[in-house]
Amino acid sequence: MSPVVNASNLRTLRQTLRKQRNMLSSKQRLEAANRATHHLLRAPWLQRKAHVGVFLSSDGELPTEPLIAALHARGHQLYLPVLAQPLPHPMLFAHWTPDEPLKPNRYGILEPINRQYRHGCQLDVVITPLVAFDAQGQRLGMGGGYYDRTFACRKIGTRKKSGTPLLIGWAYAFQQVGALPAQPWDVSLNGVITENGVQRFTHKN
Ligand SMILES: Nc1nc2c(c(=O)[nH]1)N(C=O)[C@@H](CNc1ccc(C(=O)N[C@@H](CCC(=O)O)C(=O)O)cc1)CN2
Ligand SMILES: Nc1ncnc2c1ncn2[C@@H]1O[C@H](COP(=O)(O)OP(=O)(O)OP(=O)(O)O)[C@@H](O)[C@H]1O
Repeated sequence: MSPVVNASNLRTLRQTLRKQRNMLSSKQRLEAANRATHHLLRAPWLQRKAHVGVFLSSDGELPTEPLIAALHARGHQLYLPVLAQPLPHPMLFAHWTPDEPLKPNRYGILEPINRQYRHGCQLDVVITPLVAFDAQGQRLGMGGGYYDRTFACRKIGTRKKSGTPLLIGWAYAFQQVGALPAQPWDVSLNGVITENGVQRFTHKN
């Protein structure tokens, strides 16, 4: 874990961590993802009826397949991020079940064809991709600002109900770094799940 990360190092940090997670073997990935899934399923805040935003892992991200299979088996309604244009927002979430068709978006990440969209702020829990996180729940993503712009609602209070959606990062433990610089638009995570367990953070938004 590096102690200090300044803004000019963010680019390098993104590159290093992306490279590092791409170097893991399939066995290491699957083991970590199974362990992380096990931790999530035991979390008391994942209520039975929760509508859950998930994502399809790419670029060496901690795999979400076991997580998606387990949430589907427990009967959760699942949603995937959609960037397809024209949309009135940079990113929406489309309802999806694992048997429904997908097509690649501009980054080659698969997204549902179905157009039953919800705004991210109308979900209960959102499992969030990330490149790095810190002990305060600060998140560094791929740099598109999609999650920050979508979940700005948590700062201005237009959410479904108080305290939602819970934003929960999904990552390898090695993606934790020293304090990340906070940009005014950054939306913090409520928790992170790694192969080592669940970490919760307490902050205002
Ligand atoms: N699996 C997954 N899905 C996700 C995200 C994510 O981080 N992971 N996103 C989280 O926001 C959104 C997509 N955001 C992304 C932003 C940049 C790149 C990316 O590969 N950028 C390239 C340059 C791309 C280009 O402009 O050609 C790069 O940085 O190498 C990918 C996804 C929605 N879906
Ligand atoms: N709420 C917002 N309103 C307007 N622009 C925003 C907002 N949030 C982020 N941005 C823009 O998006 C750009 C990328 O933000 P940032 O580097 O924090 O993305 P990220 O969190 O790493 O990416 P992602 O959320 O896609 O994984 C910023 O430079 C900023 O200009």
